[in-house]
Amino acid sequence: MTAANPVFVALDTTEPDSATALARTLAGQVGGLKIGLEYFTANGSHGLSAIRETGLPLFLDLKLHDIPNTVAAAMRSVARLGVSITTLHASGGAEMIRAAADAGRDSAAKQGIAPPKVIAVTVLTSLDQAAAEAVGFCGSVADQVRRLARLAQDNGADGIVCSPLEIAAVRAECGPDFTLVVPGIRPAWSETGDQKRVLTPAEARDRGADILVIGRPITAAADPAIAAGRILAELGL
Ligand SMILES: O=c1ccn([C@@H]2O[C@H](COP(=O)(O)O)[C@@H](O)[C@H]2O)c(=O)[nH]1
Repeated sequence: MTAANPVFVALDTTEPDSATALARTLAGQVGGLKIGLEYFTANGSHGLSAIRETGLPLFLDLKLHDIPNTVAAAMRSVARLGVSITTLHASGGAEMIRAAADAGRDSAAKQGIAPPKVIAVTVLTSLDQAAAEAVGFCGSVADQVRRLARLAQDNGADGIVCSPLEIAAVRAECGPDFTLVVPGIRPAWSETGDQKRVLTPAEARDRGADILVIGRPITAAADPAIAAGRILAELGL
């Protein structure tokens, strides 16, 4: 699954007015909008209304991680919001992933709406090898990502989040139909910031990413529309 326009912009702000203004400015350029913890904890589901008016697919990136019963209950509520994509942490384990995926589909079916794609975060793109080992991950980051991707796929997730550096390993493990959502995207002209495992938009797309999650290179630019335009030009879009 590769979207015609794979760029989802991360609207990482607490301010509804800023998020809505950015969403409107970029609506003709990007393929979707990502709302994360920063925005959702400040504004709740009410904060989605104005952003939804752009008509773009919404990606609600809550990275759920708790016991299966709790995550399944949260996923039921997320599925009622009508978002296209949502996330949980693969390291929550097989039972948690399965419970959440089943709950999301069941809840959406009861509403008569499409379920969100359930996407499992593997190893955060802000972790390098040393930081991954410090939290107890074994072997190379690529091996850990591949292991968690297998666990996610075997337990009903629709795809995973990985960095651009692990795309080939996950494709080999999970095949062409598993959705790969890829942050850690940095154009050559942008700052890396806290991201550790990065490639450019074109490199990530060419390696097989389905969705490119891009935040600050666009949103922190002096002119976000110009920055988005540069990225689209690099992607040949
Ligand atoms: O491993 C992960 C999982 C999620 N993210 C999210 O993606 C964006 C990236 O924003 P940038 O400003 O382009 O760094 C952000 O919302 C993260 O929460 C991630 O970076 N890595």
